[in-house]
Amino acid sequence: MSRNAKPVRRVAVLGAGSWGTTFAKILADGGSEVTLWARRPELAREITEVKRNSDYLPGINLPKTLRASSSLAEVMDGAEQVYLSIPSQSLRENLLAIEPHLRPGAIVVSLMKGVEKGTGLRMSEVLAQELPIAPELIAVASGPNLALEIAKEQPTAAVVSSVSLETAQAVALAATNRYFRSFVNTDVIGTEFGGVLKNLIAVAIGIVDGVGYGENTKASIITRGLVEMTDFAVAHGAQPETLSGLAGLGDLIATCQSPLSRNNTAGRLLGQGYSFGDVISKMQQTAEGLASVAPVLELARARGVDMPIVAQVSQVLAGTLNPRDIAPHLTTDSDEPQGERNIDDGQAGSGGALRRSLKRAFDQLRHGRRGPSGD
Ligand SMILES: NC(=O)C1=CN([C@@H]2O[C@H](COP(=O)(O)OP(=O)(O)OC[C@H]3O[C@@H](n4cnc5c(N)ncnc54)[C@H](O)[C@@H]3O)[C@@H](O)[C@H]2O)C=CC1
Ligand SMILES: O=C(CO)COP(=O)(O)O
Repeated sequence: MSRNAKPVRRVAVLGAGSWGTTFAKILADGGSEVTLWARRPELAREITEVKRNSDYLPGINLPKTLRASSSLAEVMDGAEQVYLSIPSQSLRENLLAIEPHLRPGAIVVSLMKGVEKGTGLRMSEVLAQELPIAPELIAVASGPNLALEIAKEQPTAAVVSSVSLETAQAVALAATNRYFRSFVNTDVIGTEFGGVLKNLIAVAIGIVDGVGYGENTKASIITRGLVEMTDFAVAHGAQPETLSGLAGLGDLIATCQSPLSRNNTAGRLLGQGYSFGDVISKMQQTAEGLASVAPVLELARARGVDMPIVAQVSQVLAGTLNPRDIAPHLTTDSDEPQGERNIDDGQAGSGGALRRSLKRAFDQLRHGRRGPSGD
């Protein structure tokens, strides 16, 4: 379908923080009729009447067509697509209130980048458990998507994933406009875990920034971090190429580089010597990585995946590792030289998976086999 032929959809976005509000703008600027759910009536009024969300997106003018309400019933009335952008740890309790208002056949899209503490479930898995809908109606969106940059309409891409390609395409069509392009894939596991795991590496990068280390240390951690991300995700059933796409490497670069990242900011405070408790009280927005460290390490242990950088982040959070000691060379008890695994050798394991995936990506680029709609 051509972009000019886009049907106007009625969509709901739940969560009027920085990402929910920005995604509501993306959808409204893409031609959808959007209503945003804000918990606080005064924020809903500000968005509807003044077209501003001064707490989360200062200085940004929101689309004239965007409306907000603190009533879930009002926001979800007739919504064909429902986007969720609240802290991951609060999803399950919120779904109880959301479910009665869900229109039959509606697509539900997670914009969140966390795993649930206690269960280790991805957000799409929590949706599948709590909502009476088919897996084909669940999608996730992820990518290098720092909210404030997108709210300023800086050109950006993301990937929408669903086990149903048709669902992913319907969401990607709605979530594409002149400054935002959504690609599609069907690797929900890889797309979701990419977003979760890059947060943990961004905390590590923040820590070394806070300590005062430079670019070599950060590049080493980013590169080894991508190996850990790929190892973990592939062990859980992801396609390795997803981790070298927008939802993996793309988001890793954006989040590790930017002071706008809350995960990066939380790490920097830890590196400067603040305790975990101090960091929590200083953070005014959601830093998902802090809550995801423990469940990710539990999942890694269960699958026998080695995640030395994430383990070091966990130790810094617990106060048992001096931030100055976080480094890729501490990832082994032995001084014996090891194979880098990801590019240089052919050892088994998902380091090999990353190597194969990069080779495949290069081959595809060389032979021009990448279509415009695949990530
Ligand atoms: N901000 C960003 O650049 C991006 C954020 N994300 C993801 O989007 C999700 C939401 O993050 P942000 O909007 O950035 O967070 P935020 O901290 O800016 O906003 C969170 C929103 O959730 C609401 N909220 C807080 N506790 C709640 C609860 N118990 N029940 C219902 N609502 C609650 C808050 O009132 C606020 O509206 C996270 O999973 C994050 O990883 C994904 C891509 C980009
Ligand atoms: O997910 C994000 C960018 O893609 C936002 O990162 P932070 O949650 O660290 O701000």
